[in-house]
Amino acid sequence: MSKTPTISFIGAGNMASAIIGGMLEHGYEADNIWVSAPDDGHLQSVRKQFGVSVTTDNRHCAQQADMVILAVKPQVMADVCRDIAPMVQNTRPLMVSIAAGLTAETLDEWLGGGLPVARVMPNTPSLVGKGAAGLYANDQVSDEQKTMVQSVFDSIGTAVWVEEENLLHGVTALSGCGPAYFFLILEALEDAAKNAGMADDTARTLAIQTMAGAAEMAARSEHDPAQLKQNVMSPGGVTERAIHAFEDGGLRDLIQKAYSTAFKRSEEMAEQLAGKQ
Ligand SMILES: NC(=O)C1=CN([C@@H]2O[C@H](COP(=O)(O)OP(=O)(O)OC[C@H]3O[C@@H](n4cnc5c(N)ncnc54)[C@H](O)[C@@H]3O)[C@@H](O)[C@H]2O)C=CC1
Ligand SMILES: O=C(O)[C@@H]1CCC=N1
Repeated sequence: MSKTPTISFIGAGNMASAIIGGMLEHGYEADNIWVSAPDDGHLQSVRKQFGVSVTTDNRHCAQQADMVILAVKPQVMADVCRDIAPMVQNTRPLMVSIAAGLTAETLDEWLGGGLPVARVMPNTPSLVGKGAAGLYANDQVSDEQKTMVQSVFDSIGTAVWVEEENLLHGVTALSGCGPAYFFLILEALEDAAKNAGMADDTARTLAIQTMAGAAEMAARSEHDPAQLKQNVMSPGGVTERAIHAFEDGGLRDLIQKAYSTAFKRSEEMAEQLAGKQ
């Protein structure tokens, strides 16, 4: 296999764009990337933005590939897989699904059976090389194929293998969905500062830099987040009041509840979609 494998994406939306954008920034070449989707804004946008090869024919797209990344919504996955099944049963590329919930077994069944299937739960910061992804592979995936998929997701952030497929529900609820949680906090913090009279652009700049700085510091520090938090809280000072307001308002319980809800939804989608014939 060539050093840079040919990688085909089926689906050209938010997550496919984030992965492709990150890959091109980190050593992969547009010449080795194919994308298929209905002829809509998404497909034209990836063609213009990234210069990759595009087609509206999923089978043609899959035929080019050493690795096919299935990047459509879970609800259309069955139709997409059944359509490309005859093709991929012939060419036997590594099939990689990034869909929430859907199990490798269900995907393999839709693809005609016996194929190497990996699952990845990525996230949108892949676009800027700061992705966090959980990876799982079925027994048909070779070591070489594992290296191939890991290389892609290492190139756009951090990739971690999970031993058991069920653990991907937790990855989904943490890092798959997680960017949205932090964007919500950014929105709310910005709003609070603006409500107190701060200019819009100042509020955004300071909120984003603070989140990025805190994340970078947590990543580099020998201390855990609890200690880093404590270091900001001067006794009797300002931060302490805000942290008490968060604790008294039940923020921890709320985060636990949000996480559990996401986790359950991922499990529920796996069950519902496995039953889709
Ligand atoms: N958005 C996110 O942050 C994350 C999404 N995912 C997973 O990624 C997958 C895609 O999600 P998004 O990119 O957010 O969705 P999206 O709606 O932005 O993109 C879906 C793409 O699929 C295309 N499509 C629809 N029907 C098709 C068909 N029959 N053949 C080929 N392409 C078709 C659409 O035109 C669109 O380009 C989902 O399965 C989701 O669970 C996983 C992790 C994070
Ligand atoms: O919301 C979703 O279903 C997908 C999975 C993780 C992030 N987005």
